[in-house]
Amino acid sequence: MAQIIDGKAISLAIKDELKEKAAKLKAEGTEVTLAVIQVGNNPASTVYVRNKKKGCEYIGIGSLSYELPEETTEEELLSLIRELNGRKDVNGILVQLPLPAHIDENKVIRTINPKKDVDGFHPESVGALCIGQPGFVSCTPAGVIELLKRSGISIEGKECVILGRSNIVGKPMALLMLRENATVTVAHSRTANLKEVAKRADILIAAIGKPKMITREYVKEGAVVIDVGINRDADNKLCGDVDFDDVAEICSAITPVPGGVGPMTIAMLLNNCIQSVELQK
Ligand SMILES: Nc1nc(=O)c2c([nH]1)NC[C@@H]1CN(c3ccc(C(=O)N[C@@H](CCC(=O)O)C(=O)O)cc3)C=[N+]21
Repeated sequence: MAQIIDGKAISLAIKDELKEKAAKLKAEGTEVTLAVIQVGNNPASTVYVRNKKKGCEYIGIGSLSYELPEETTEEELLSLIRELNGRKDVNGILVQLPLPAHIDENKVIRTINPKKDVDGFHPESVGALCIGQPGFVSCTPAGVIELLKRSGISIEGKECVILGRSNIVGKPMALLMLRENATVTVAHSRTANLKEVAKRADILIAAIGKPKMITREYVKEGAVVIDVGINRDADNKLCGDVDFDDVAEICSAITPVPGGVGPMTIAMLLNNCIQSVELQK
């Protein structure tokens, strides 16, 4: 049976470390504050935003929340971001995605001051990651790296296959794996012979958004399988992109959903908030 990587426990250990860092900063007179903006009331977003605020409370940093109505105009949102960009008492700005269709996400992301871009979504943050310069790293891929390291799984020299090429997971995941000296393949919906490509992986990372699509036919025996998916199955239960029960029988280590990558995303967001103090000096 595979090792089950406990993202919940690992994220808790990280949050406890961050709690100490936050206390140290406070003792030096530095208060850290995250501003979270939600537009509309997508129920999933409401749950995530609540978890982010709870995380802030847990580690002892401040959070400001802005719950804007669905009809908020793009210009109203941009002007709130500009105001927060200029506030000395706000260190991080997070605009919960997805946004309503009448608002241009790219424009919103570009408006956030890169020094406050704790999501790591700004083109300047992504560019910095690409060329190895300091900046915020997208929380979910950063969480995957931290999960592997803290589970004693080495990355250097390994064949890593990433399934999915989104701007917030697949692409930054590839850059981070490269930074850790893995050999990286990014596969996607148009990849020919997807199963064969996936089977090359020592470390397989699924970020495709298709519930339980990854069965053992995609997995080499003994591989490490990281499931970034968050989907609902036919019974409306939370599930990943990986068919956990099927794959767990042949892989060496696997992350569950829930309790795997999800909690790490929040831990890395909080880490970015603490790191923002350094970047803003
Ligand atoms: N600007 C922005 N930044 C984000 O980081 C962002 C976003 N928008 N939009 C939505 C996605 C999704 N996301 C998750 C965070 C935590 C869990 C998480 O904690 N999941 C728990 C369970 C949560 C549950 O029960 O629903 C787990 O997997 O164990 C999941 C998903 C952040 N996102």
